[in-house]
Amino acid sequence: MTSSSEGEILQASQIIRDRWKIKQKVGGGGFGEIYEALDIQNHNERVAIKVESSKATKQVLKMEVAVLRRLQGKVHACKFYGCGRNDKFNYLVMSLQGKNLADLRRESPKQCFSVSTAIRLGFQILGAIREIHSIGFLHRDIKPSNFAMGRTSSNMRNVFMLDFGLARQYLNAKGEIRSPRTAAGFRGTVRYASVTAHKNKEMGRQDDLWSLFYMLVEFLQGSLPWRKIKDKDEVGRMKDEADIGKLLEGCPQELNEFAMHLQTLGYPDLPDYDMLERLLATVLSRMQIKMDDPYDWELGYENLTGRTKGATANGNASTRLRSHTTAMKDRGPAEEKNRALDTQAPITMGEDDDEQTGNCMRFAPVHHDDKHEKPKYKRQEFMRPKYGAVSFDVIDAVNARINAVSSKNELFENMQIETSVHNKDDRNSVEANFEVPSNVVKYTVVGAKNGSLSPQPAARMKNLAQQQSVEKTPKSNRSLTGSTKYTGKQPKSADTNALMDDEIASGTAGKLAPTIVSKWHSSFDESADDDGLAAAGDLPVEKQTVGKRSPLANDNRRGPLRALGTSSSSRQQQALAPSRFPIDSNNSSSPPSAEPRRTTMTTSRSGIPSTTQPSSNVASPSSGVFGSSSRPSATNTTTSSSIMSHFKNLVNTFNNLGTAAGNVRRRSLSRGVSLDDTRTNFSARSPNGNQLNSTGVSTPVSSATTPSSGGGSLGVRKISHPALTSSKVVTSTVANSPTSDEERELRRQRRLRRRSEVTLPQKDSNSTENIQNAVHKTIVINSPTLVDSKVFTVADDGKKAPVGRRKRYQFLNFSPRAASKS
Ligand SMILES: Nc1ncnc2c1ncn2[C@@H]1O[C@H](COP(=O)(O)OP(=O)(O)OP(=O)(O)O)[C@@H](O)[C@H]1O
Repeated sequence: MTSSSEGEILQASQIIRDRWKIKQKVGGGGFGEIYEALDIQNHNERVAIKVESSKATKQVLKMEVAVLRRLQGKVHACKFYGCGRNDKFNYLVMSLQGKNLADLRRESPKQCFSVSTAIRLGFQILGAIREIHSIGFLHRDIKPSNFAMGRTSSNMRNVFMLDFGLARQYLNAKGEIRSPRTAAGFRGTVRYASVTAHKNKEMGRQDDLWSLFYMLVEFLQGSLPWRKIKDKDEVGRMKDEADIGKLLEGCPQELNEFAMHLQTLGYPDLPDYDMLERLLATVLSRMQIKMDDPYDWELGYENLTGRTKGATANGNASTRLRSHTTAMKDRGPAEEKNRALDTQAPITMGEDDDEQTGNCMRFAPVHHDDKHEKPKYKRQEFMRPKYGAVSFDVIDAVNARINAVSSKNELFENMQIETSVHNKDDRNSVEANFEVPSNVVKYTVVGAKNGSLSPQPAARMKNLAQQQSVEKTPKSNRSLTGSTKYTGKQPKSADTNALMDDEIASGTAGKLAPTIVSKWHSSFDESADDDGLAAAGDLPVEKQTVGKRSPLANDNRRGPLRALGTSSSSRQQQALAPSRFPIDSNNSSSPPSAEPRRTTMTTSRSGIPSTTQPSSNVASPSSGVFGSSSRPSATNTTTSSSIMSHFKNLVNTFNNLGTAAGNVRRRSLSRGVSLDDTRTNFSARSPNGNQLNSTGVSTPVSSATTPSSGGGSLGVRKISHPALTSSKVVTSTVANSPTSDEERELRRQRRLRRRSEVTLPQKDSNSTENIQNAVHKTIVINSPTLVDSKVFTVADDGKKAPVGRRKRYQFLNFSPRAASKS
């Protein structure tokens, strides 16, 4: 254990998100630092916090979050408590475990475990590997220091798998094995990496098991023959040419079969986990080892000090001793000498991974002097997190959901959403308009340069906030990332981090997009599904059970509106703010020549009844905009965030409602929602309220028709009852609480100035004749280089014409390749 010191990301006593108080550093690897902390909101429960600097060019904690969340409920997974990020670091909070197996082995007088301990550990590790494989991921860095024993009396004999930074999905969204790449680059830790990894080939499930095999040999023998070899290729050669029989001298013979089975497996092959388990179980039964026998460390390793007297793996002490000699002929006397190599960081070479999953580059020290020094880790160009692609078809998906649900559910009987997407004549903008008829309250938010705000909206929002009922909902994993931008001049240089982020995220670095007003990422912890892991979200994985303190169920959840800073303490909002708007706090300049942007926001007086609320991501009045914010302030409105959260909320709502109705299949946002959705009935409608046919000819709006898949962009469903009895899908206006933290407040203000101006809420005067109190939402997204298809072009004379085919608007779709090019 090391204590915090300068240069470390966190310091003792530091409190994260008003909740986790740092105690001390307990680990650090190639990527992050691991701290023990106290959950001061939960009886000072001890937790582990893994942090990674936000300055790391490749950030992999997001992958860890994604995998850990999917592993929730599994026997060998830490509990996930939360995560987030700010301008300094990303963090993952999980249950605190005990010592890792590398440390436990080194504490052993002979740096090895008894057969009893080694095989039982192997049994558990095999189970852990099986678990991660079952959710469609490979670990790719199986090694002793990535497994820890539990810490509490109830789990101290359980092995926990750690560190998913190098994980990779091996299944696609259909649950099929992904095609192997011809060259994959090295992943893992040299000592335990499989020969496949050494050969830079695509790793499969068997490769994790090979690493387990090497671990077992090390556990039993005390070391591996290549433990001192620095050269990765040399180690690979040694492994390739290793005589397994010789390697396993003195070890249980069943391990030969274990290796033989692995040798039969190729990339796509399913390992016979049962058989491997049986082999290990056979060792235990043959040696009359019980699962609840004490582990070596529980005996103070006393069983090992006199191990020559005891039974050996195959019942022959002399063989056992010989095997040590054979396998460890270059083993030095000082056990600590192994330390550095044992925990060496995973390395990678020939990095060309274009996948988002765990393509971290970790470099092992090249020059070890085999002393006690810690390995030096060289951080390379770590990949930035991949933001999910956002489809503009989401807009239509919302309508689809409404239609689908409304046919089954009276809740939406009276609701209408009107959608339009078109490019402005400058082709720099895309507008999305929503109209929601109801008794909802409409807000009009108009972006402006100066960011001045009328006090009226704030007051109005406050009133509304007081009207909202408090509702708690389970959280959805869905997330949507989006950005809105000012039209106008392009920013110069690295004007803001936000800009940089968006450029990278959208894979358009080098081709400067218009100034970005803001970028909102739904939240670090919520975005796993969008983190290039969309396929995983649809994997036929085992049902995941989330612990009682899962963010799905507790206050840690970060729905978009929370991310907008409205649902919890202002501190929490602050912690998130830099994440959502990763703009250098020193940079307060507004985007140059930013032109006004119009956004009409909406909110609702009434919330969807709690029984029908599927997601905390839904913009509920309580958890959302007005909920806990006792002093909502329009000055804190982050328009673009609201817009995007609105999208997300809409879709989440309908996804979930649809699911609840047993009628609507959930679909991944990140994959976009197709206009082909047969559940959807759309009518195309011109801005004047007339319906558009497929050729764009305007006719009076009448009833639902088929969706427009080409240039059409207006979706209107005729409603019979204008009054919307319940709607929370339109509550996405943001009202952050003022905070006592002046600096953060100032930062927010600066951000705000760069974004939008909120004008006073006003009644919608543009309601259609069928719709009273309709709410008109307009979203302007400038993305000429990002939007590769247009729904409408608008000619100089103002006439709109449908053009092209509708495609995904990947305005935040991150391409690692593009990023690396950048
Ligand atoms: N939840 C936890 N509870 C207790 N200790 C932990 C926890 N997570 C990690 N650690 C400790 O921190 C060490 C490093 O953790 P981890 O492997 O996740 O970091 P890393 O930066 O990825 O390291 P490496 O690059 O060496 O794999 C672990 O070996 C373990 O000792």
